[in-house]
Amino acid sequence: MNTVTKLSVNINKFATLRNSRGGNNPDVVKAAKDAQLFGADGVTVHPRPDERHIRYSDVREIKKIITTEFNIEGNCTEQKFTDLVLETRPHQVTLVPDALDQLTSNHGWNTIEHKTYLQEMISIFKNAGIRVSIFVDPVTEMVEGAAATGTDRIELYTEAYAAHFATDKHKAVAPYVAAAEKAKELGLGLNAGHDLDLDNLQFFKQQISWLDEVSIGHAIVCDALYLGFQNTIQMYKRQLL
Ligand SMILES: CC(=O)[C@@H](O)[C@H](O)COP(=O)(O)O
Ligand SMILES: NCC(=O)COP(=O)(O)O
Repeated sequence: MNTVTKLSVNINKFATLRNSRGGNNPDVVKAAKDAQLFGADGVTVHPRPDERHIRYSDVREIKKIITTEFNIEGNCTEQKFTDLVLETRPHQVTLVPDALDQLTSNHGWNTIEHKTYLQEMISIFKNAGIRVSIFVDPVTEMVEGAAATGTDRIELYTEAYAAHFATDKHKAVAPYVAAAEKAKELGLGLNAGHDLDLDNLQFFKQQISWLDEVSIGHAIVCDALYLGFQNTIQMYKRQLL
């Protein structure tokens, strides 16, 4: 089975650059429009409570121009985040267990310990017609735990894969293949993200052909500085064929 894997472009880094100077350059709404125009299958944002990247007001503006798939990531333990998601009703919410002041996401949910909490939150979003994905490490017990929460999908946290890719890509991907097989067996949809790039993306997709979606931000924005945003998006899309 070779699933068409969607590329959702995370535009948080556009906001980080904008926020470094005040003003509205680069314009994150334009970035979302252009990402779609240039071939992205979706747009991802990850508002954090301190709004140091994407702001809550950005999310409301971006929602208005979405023509593809809108994915909002964040921690639902923050009431402000849950309210924003229920107000803006994206196609997908990805629940990520980030601490308040975390530099970037660095772990998935303990789906066994937080099963009851996740069940409650997931049903709130699903009742509002929003698909739910939860961020998990590539550990089969955590995938089994995820299935018990009622989530539609999981997003595999790919930092460890990316970090070890250059040393031994087969060893690096092995736990992800096992986790992805477990997800497939349990009927869960499958997303992946964090530190995926032009070096490591194609191999990941080749090993896990049934991947539904990847969300990529940091590397796309870095590559776009040299290659241009349109060209970069097309290059990433080709890795997923
Ligand atoms: C869940 C995940 O891995 C990404 O959303 C990551 O947190 C990127 O967000 P930043 O670019 O704001 O670090
Ligand atoms: N969910 C992962 C994401 O949105 C982007 O992560 P990164 O490519 O910025 O590391």
